[in-house]
Amino acid sequence: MEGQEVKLLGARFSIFAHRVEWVLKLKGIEYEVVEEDLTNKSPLLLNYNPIYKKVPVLLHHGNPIAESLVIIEYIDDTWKQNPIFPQDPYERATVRFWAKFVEEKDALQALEGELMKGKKKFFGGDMIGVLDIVLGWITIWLGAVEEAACFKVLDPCKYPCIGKWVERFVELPVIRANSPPKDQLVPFFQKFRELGLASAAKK
Ligand SMILES: N[C@@H](CCC(=O)N[C@@H](CS)C(=O)NCC(=O)O)C(=O)O
Repeated sequence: MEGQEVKLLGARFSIFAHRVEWVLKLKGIEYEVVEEDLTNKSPLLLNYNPIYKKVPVLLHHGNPIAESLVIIEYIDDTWKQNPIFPQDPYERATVRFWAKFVEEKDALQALEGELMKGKKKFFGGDMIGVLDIVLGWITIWLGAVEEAACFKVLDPCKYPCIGKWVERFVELPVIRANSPPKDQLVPFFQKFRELGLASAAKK
């Protein structure tokens, strides 16, 4: 591993790893992905993320950084091109607040209000920012989960601004080129669901 500048321990369908990849791509940083089998975690992952034992982990000159939001902020601080955090400290704090909020809560209603209030194209303004990246999972992953589980959460009639945001987000070349196809995600989540149902039936 030594000597390689940027490596990403990731997993094919991990939204958290994809967030990091989107930011690396947006900034034009060269990197190598090391694919993890999460059913049989490698000594490398256990060694570099001994606390959570999860992907993603970014290795920069061999130094490990874990947790997608921490990694994204590190990347933004280290490579200044195409910033995804605002420069102003107050705006940075506000964006961090929202990023934490959407990580922890079902935030669709509040986010709809934010988009409507600012009449913004993206949460970051004309270009995507960290909040767009954090929310990116609802564009493809949520749709796949909805299809696999036969339910609907993101109703574009109820959340029209978010609906438009999703359309714009998935059209961005960097997102389109670096996201798993939905037709691969749906069977993945279907299998996940079947395993969950089977283990619940045994209890
Ligand atoms: N809070 C973490 C979440 C990372 C996470 O949940 N990663 C999943 C893959 S999507 C994982 O590695 N799961 C393995 C496990 O839970 O053992 C982040 O933002 O990076």
